[in-house]
Amino acid sequence: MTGPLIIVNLKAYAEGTGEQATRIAAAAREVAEESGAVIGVAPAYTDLGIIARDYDVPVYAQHIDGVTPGAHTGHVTAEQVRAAGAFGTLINHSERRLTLAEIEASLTAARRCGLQAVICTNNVATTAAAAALGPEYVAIEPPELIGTGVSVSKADPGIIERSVEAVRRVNPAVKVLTGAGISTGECVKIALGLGTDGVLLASGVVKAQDPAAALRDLVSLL
Ligand SMILES: O=C(CO)COP(=O)(O)O
Repeated sequence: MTGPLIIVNLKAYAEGTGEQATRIAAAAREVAEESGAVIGVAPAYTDLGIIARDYDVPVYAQHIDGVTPGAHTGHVTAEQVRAAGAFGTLINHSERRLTLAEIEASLTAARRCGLQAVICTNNVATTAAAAALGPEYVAIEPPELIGTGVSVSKADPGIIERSVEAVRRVNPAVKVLTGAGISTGECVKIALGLGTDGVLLASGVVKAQDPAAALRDLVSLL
């Protein structure tokens, strides 16, 4: 994949299964085709297989456990999401936080299965630690801005700059995403201008009346 990456995290917003995820996946595919942007979706596990099967978009799990297949009730393995068609996985989202040892174990599992790993972080120090582990991406999301509609690009551009700097210092091969409150093309443009490789967002698309229009706005200034 080339160019900036936009990942839409569907979290657990849907009350049921299927409908919302397929609508957003269809919009992601449509806007990606029109614009040439790379737009991935991170659906709930219950929707992952159907999205991967029926929609030509990169699909990310929202989390994987750092275990190998076996007696682990209530866990989800890298092997399972890979087999269901996932392309990658988020690890350590602020709403699904892990210890450093667990992050490393989940990353090892992702690597074992060829899943692209996006380690989410909440500040510059954890961004540097995550970069040291060498995932494909780290995604810095200040937790206090998540879901607020207040964009990290405008409210806290400094954390993006410092995170990009930290990653370049620790492991320049790692790419950087940012997120929290991202909802417009302007937010995306600012984030890219500060040195990131894309954005991770949720409510700006998931809660939009027209997800395709929201996605078109996001890619409008690329
Ligand atoms: O947590 C996020 C994406 O993973 C950001 O959520 P919002 O885009 O709703 O602020």
